[in-house]
Amino acid sequence: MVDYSVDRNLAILGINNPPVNALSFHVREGLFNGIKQANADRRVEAIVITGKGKTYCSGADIREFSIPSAGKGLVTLGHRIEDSDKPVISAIHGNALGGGLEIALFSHYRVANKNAKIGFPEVLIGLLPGAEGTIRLPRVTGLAFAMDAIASGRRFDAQEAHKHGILDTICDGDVLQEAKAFSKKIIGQPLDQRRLSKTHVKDAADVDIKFEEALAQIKRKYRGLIAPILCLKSVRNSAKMSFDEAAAEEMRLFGELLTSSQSIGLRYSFFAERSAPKWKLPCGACADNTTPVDVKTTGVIGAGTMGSGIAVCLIRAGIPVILVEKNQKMLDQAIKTISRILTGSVKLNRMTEKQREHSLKLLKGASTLDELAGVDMVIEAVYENLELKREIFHQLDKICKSSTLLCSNTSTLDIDNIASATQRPDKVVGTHFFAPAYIMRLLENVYGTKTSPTTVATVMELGKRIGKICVLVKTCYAFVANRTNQPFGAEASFMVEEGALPQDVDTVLENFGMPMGPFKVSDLSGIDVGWRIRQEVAKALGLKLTLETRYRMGERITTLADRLYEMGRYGIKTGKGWYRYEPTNPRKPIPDPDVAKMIQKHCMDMGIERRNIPAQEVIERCLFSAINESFRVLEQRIAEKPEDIDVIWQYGFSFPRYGGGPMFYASQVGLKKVFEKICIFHEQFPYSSHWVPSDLLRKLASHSTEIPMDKWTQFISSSKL
Ligand SMILES: CC(C)(COP(=O)(O)OP(=O)(O)OC[C@H]1O[C@@H](n2cnc3c(N)ncnc32)[C@H](O)[C@@H]1OP(=O)(O)O)[C@@H](O)C(=O)NCCC(=O)NCCSC(=O)C[C@@H](O)CCCCCCCCCCCCC(=O)O
Ligand SMILES: NC(=O)c1ccc[n+]([C@@H]2O[C@H](COP(=O)([O-])OP(=O)(O)OC[C@H]3O[C@@H](n4cnc5c(N)ncnc54)[C@H](O)[C@@H]3O)[C@@H](O)[C@H]2O)c1
Repeated sequence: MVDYSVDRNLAILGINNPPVNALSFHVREGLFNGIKQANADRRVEAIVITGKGKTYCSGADIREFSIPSAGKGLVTLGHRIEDSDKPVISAIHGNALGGGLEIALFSHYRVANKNAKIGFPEVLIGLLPGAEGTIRLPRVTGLAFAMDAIASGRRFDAQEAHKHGILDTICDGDVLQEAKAFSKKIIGQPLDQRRLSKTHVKDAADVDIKFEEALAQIKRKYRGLIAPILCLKSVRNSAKMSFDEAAAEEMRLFGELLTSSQSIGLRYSFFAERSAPKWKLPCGACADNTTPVDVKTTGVIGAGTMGSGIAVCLIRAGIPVILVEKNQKMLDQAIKTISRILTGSVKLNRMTEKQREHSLKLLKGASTLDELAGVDMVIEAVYENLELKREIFHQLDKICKSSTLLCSNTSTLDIDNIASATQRPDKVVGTHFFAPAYIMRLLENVYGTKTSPTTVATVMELGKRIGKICVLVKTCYAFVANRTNQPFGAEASFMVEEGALPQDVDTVLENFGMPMGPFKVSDLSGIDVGWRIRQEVAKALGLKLTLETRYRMGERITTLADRLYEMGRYGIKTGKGWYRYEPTNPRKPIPDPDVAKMIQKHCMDMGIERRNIPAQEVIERCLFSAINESFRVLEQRIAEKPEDIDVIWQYGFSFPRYGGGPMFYASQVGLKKVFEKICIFHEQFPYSSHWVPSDLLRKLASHSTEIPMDKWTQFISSSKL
């Protein structure tokens, strides 16, 4: 875990704990013993701590945080480093993050390669740098930088670290050689001023002003999060208390955060996000044993909302796109839109003007599918119409070279059905982007019965290349995202019918942590869009739609949204929807008494008695209905693991990261309680099939002890449902 070697007068302690040199128990032990050994070794005049592999050290081992007080040894190790009689130099060539940066700050000197990345990302997992990071950094950089760096968790480069005094020197080449050269200058120098615990915060006098400024900013930026606030408080302590008092208080705050539900949720999310790309198919093929094919050129069909957004994602990543659109006006419009989006990226410093120009050169408009003969992958994004998509896939199968992968951006339709229109069902797959595709990070890849592992590997790899978080799911109506979200939205609307107002439901869910309630989302995406989908479904089923009904095919429905449509209230685009919008501030939703009147009249006409709906009921009905559907998705193996569903909710619907996602939320509430409540709602609302309790949930809840989340999937395979 730590390689000890001596090179002339230097002891080299090389942290060797792949993949990221986390400070697990044996690393801490190795460093502690290494410092001791080097101090006892008469040949050694200075000690260099370095990292093997790509990383210097990525910080504490996050998995160890579930072991009580496991991190404590890091502070003891740090003190051993600082107290060393021989100078300790941290030689940083890659990431020095969290506890890794703390090790560097316990060291007397720090040298780095110019490509090193440095930071305190603890706040991103709901913690603070608890091994004296909040007390030491301000002593080096001053308060303003320390407050910003620690409370934001941002990574910064070696140049910035050098500018703020964190690094003593930076180099172009081999950092170990630099450390060796550097050691010659400092061997024999007194160490006391290099021990940060013996120094002071230089701008301590300004602490209250800086704290208040930073706090106001943090509260605006990270609404509802505790860790950024405690990070700031701990940095403030560094200037107001003695070193030892501030360090003791830091440890107390760290302990408070460690057991907070926010940190537990954020740590879960950290690993869930990393588990999502590790896909597996029922045949045994998986990410580790399948090689993707190289995608050099692509085609996108349909230059509407989604097609243009997908094209942006591809060209921005340097992948050429032929954008096929049957309507020349739409195509011209799309090319203008794409250019405008890229200009926006330049303004936000996300790309340079040169990169924008290069990206635009990769885009070519076309009007016929014939142009796609030679591309490696096609992503179809035409209207959500099965017959149209089947026809397009049938034609593509004839036009494209035999190796071309054919992908559909359908949000609901069966991939097997689309694939059956071709002679290459193994190369047909769903690539479900979310709107706006150039912003939303989720890519829900959907495999059909005949989709080959290579095809899956290729779309997962492409997603990663274009910066998406990819989750693989099996085909079914609406897949995982829209299928599990549907009951959430339906319950929100039912509660408005039963007594709440749209703004009441939105406020409760926003207080829960959703950035926007479902009615604001609906106004944003367009009430006409949902209306059109309902019309399509009705047409396909041969149904005649009416506003004066509460049931359709034995299912409870509400026609409130259709009434808004009839009133010409399509949402933000018409200045009126569930809310109203002033021309002076066209994106700010204002509750509208006209909507309240419409709802009341609707209820009167339909004989619905309105009542007060408590906040707890709003949360339970929206979330538990989504959770029940999620368990069904899991038991049908549509999703491979609960983490996949949670990642979908985080990146597709902005579920608060600290809340984990619906599955994690269920695990925290307790499956027994969730199941019991679902049974009660099922009795109360017998005409909503989303309340029929999932068999998997029933089984898990019937166990005398709570089954941990990582065992749920084992339970499915070992049980006969
Ligand atoms: C490092 C990265 C930037 C690398 O990114 P990359 O994309 O290359 O790779 P991946 O992200 O895919 O990661 C690869 C692999 O590694 C796993 N992993 C990464 N980092 C860690 C980690 N820190 N620990 C464990 N595992 C890690 C990752 O999960 C992948 O594996 P998998 O199997 O899932 O595929 C990037 O990974 C990254 O950003 N990592 C996180 C870096 C980070 O957050 N660092 C900070 C960690 S927290 C910390 O350091 C805390 C310290 O400040 C202080 C701790 C001690 C405090 C002591 C206080 C006393 C205790 C008081 C208790 C009081 C209560 C009481 O009284 O008892
Ligand atoms: N809009 C969303 O929020 C969203 C989100 C995820 C997925 N989707 C899915 O993406 C697909 C596209 O949705 P959209 O919102 O971008 O639709 P859209 O109406 O904005 O665009 C569809 C485009 O396809 C073009 N088109 C139709 N037939 C064509 C053909 N034969 N050849 C070439 N072009 C043709 C149309 O002219 C139109 O420009 C749908 O399957 C939809 O379900 C939409």
